[in-house]
Amino acid sequence: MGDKRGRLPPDLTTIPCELLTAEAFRPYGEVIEVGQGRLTTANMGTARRFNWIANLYSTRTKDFAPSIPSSRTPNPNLSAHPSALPSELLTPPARPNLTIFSIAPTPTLPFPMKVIERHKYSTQFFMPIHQEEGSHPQKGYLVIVALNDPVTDGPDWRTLKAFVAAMHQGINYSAGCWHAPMIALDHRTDFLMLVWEREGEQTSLSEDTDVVTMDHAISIPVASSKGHNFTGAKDTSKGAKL
Ligand SMILES: NC(=O)N[C@@H](O)C(=O)O
Repeated sequence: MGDKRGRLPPDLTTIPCELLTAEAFRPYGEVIEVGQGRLTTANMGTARRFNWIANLYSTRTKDFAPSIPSSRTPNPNLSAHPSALPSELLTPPARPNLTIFSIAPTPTLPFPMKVIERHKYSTQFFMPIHQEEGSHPQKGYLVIVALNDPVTDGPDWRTLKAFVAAMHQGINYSAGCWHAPMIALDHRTDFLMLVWEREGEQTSLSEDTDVVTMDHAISIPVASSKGHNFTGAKDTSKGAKL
């Protein structure tokens, strides 16, 4: 689809922002944090191991299979099965690209959201690994997501949601889930990022990125980090105890 303009409902000028929880994020993907997945022990009993937390997959691979066995298959609206893809998308197949994103803090709060993107054929995983000194650990980055509207094959603006993620939380966008480009809050923040991409003569890293530029900005109200709850939303998260 490439780049296109997104016509928003005229009255959609702001949305509430809430603290990220796995439950609230589930329609869009997974939250990676202690307490998610299936608990086992490891390291001779010295470690608690949380398994199968994120469904990692690309439909541009010959041996496509979601990483979480049986428990969750990708939403058919969000990712076409390889058998439905033109062969040129599978030759060469995409491969896992593990990268580091070092993101400068957004200069503007409330955040003026103007762009939303998706990776139709691959999940995209982000995990914060470092933030400059003095940051509030509960205020790491801003996550803004929307489901795909199968009728328009564009963002379903009725499902647009914004979250503040803490530094102990990672996220995994389902394939095709619309999301704002990653937004660091207050301080430069480094992330691990994993996505399936191709690199070569006939391909490019950004070939599986569709971008929608909105016809007006949506204001995302993230307050300063003076207090614990920066969003004015009730903190309903029951973070797992370490
Ligand atoms: N998701 C995000 O923040 N950006 C990436 O998709 C990218 O490669 O730009």
